[in-house]
Amino acid sequence: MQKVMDIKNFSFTYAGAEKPSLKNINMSIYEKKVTALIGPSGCGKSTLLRSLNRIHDLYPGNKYEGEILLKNPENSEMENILEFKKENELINLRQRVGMIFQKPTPFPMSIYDNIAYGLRLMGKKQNLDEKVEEALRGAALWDEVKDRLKDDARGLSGGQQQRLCIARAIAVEPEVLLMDEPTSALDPISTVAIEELVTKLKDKVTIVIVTHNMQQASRVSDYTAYMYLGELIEFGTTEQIFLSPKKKHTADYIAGKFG
Ligand SMILES: Nc1ncnc2c1ncn2[C@@H]1O[C@H](COP(=O)(O)OP(=O)(O)OP(=O)(O)O)[C@@H](O)[C@H]1O
Repeated sequence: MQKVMDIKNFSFTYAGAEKPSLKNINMSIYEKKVTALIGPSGCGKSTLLRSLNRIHDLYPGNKYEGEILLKNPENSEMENILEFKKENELINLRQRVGMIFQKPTPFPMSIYDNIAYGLRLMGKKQNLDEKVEEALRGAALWDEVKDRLKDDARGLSGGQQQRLCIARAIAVEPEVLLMDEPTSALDPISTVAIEELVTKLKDKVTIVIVTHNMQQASRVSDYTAYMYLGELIEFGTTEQIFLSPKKKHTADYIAGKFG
C-alpha cells in the first residue's frame, strides 16, 4: 500500500494554549483510500485534520512539532509540509490537500463560477466549460444543475451546496481531500448521497474524513484512527478497528460505552 502522507511524532499546540491538543501522533495516510478519524468530542480530530493542510496557519502563533510528510507526485519524495514557509507554498499545499467543511461554504456567485473560480486562479483557463462539467459530474451534481449554471449557488439545497463544494475542491485535482464532518448539517438523503460520493471519489483522490457517526465511518472508510484526549489510541483497517480492536479503550468507544 502506497503512503501519500506520513505523520511522525506530531504534536500541536494552539496559540496561547498551555497544553498541546495533539500529542505525539504517528500514522500514515494511504493513497486512494478513505481514512476516518473518530473519537469523543474534543479528542483532537479536527485539529489533526486541519494540520494536514496547515489551515491553522490562517491564525498565527500555533506550535507544530514533528513531521507531516506529503508525497510529491512528480518524484515520489516525501516532503515535510511543516517546513513550508512562503505564502505561495501554503496556497499550493491547500490546493493539493483540499478541504470540505461541516457547513457547506459556497461562494456568493453562480454555480458555474464557484467551480471556475479556483481554476481561473490557477491559470487553468482553457476548456473551462468542460472542466466545470467534469467536476460537477464527479460530484454527482451535474444533472441537477446543468440547466441553471448561472444561478446563485446559495439557492441550492444544503446537500447540493455540499456537493458543489466537493466539485469545487476536486476541480483543481487535489491529491488529498480532507472532510470535516461533511454530513453533520445534512438530512439523511443528502447524507447517503455524500457517502456514495466519497466511495466513488476514492478512485481519484485520497480522503481523510472526521465523523462522529460510527456507522458512517464503518460504511465509507478503509482505515480508521481512534483518538482520545489528543492521542492516537489505535489505528488500523476499519474492519480490524470495528471487529477486533486491540485496545479495550477502542472497544469501549465502539460499543458506545462513552463519548
Ligand atoms: N482555536 C483553539 N484554541 C485553543 N484550543 C482549541 C482551539 N480549537 C480547539 N481547541 C482545543 O483542542 C482540543 C481538540 O479540539 P478539536 O476541535 O480538534 O476536537 P474534536 O475531536 O474535533 O472535537 P469535536 O468532535 O467536538 O469537533 C480541545 O481540547 C479543544 O478545546
